[in-house]
Amino acid sequence: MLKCLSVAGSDCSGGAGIQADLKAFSANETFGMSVITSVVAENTTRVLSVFNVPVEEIQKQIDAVFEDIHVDAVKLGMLPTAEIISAVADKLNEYKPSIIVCDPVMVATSGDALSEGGTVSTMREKLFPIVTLLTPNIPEAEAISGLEIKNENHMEKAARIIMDMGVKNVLVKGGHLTGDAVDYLCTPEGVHKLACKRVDSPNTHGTGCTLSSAITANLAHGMDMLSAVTKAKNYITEAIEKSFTVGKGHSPVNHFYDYYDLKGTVL
Ligand SMILES: Nc1ncnc2c1ncn2[C@@H]1O[C@H](COP(=O)(O)OP(=O)(O)O)[C@@H](O)[C@H]1O
Ligand SMILES: Cc1ncc(COP(=O)(O)O)c(N)n1
Repeated sequence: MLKCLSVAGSDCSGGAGIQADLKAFSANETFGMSVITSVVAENTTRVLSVFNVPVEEIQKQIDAVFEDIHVDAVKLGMLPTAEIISAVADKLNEYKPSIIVCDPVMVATSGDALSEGGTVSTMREKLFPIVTLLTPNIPEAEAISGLEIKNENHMEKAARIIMDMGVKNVLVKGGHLTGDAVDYLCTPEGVHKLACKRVDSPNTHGTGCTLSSAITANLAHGMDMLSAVTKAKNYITEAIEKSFTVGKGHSPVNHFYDYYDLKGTVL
């Protein structure tokens, strides 16, 4: 069994963060493990509070996993402060996992901040040189590239700017635009446009977490970058399409759509 580790925040309502990552790892046939960076009191409508785990406890969780278990791939989610980003990067440099997918989480679907301001420069300095793939959404790609993104041309341009910052592969996700759900993948081989139909649904809580974890699992399985992202994009589209209502706001996606129908009933 391939093993994937998520280093991310906890979403008590189960739709995003560590909880989404573990479900996506399982659904994509890998064994999931978690290092919790922050305990977020959140639900489908809002973030009530953010309680960051002390850096030493994050470091100890990473040590606990790596000293005992071979990790095939790592996914990075919410790294809320420059200090946490730096500490996690140092540990990754120590243990050198061969695959690192980084979702540079800044804001929740509800619009609430999940990261202190001013973390982009630390991310750029410490994480960009070591990550295999960076998966910013539109506001994150704007913050990183400094470019305002209003359309697909801007997405592609932002992806190229971020590649020039030394990231090996970049996926700029277009969930926040209108029209088809279009993402741009930039690899050393070139730029790939990945388009799926936009599902008319409010149930998008945890889409970014789920997509990046599915990609991580696919890369752990040995897929090349384009195949791993394409398969994960199809997975997230179907998981949104087959989502069921969990709360009063943006419900989560259906990670296990082979097992639960649109009402959440076991098939
Ligand atoms: N309504 C939707 N229908 C289909 N795909 C979507 C929809 N909303 C987002 N996506 C896709 O979900 C993935 C996550 O994107 P996005 O929502 O932009 O990330 P984040 O959750 O980090 O804000 C992307 O592949 C995006 O194209
Ligand atoms: C703990 C935590 N991490 C990340 C997200 C972002 O979720 P999304 O995938 O919807 O951008 C979240 N809402 N909570």
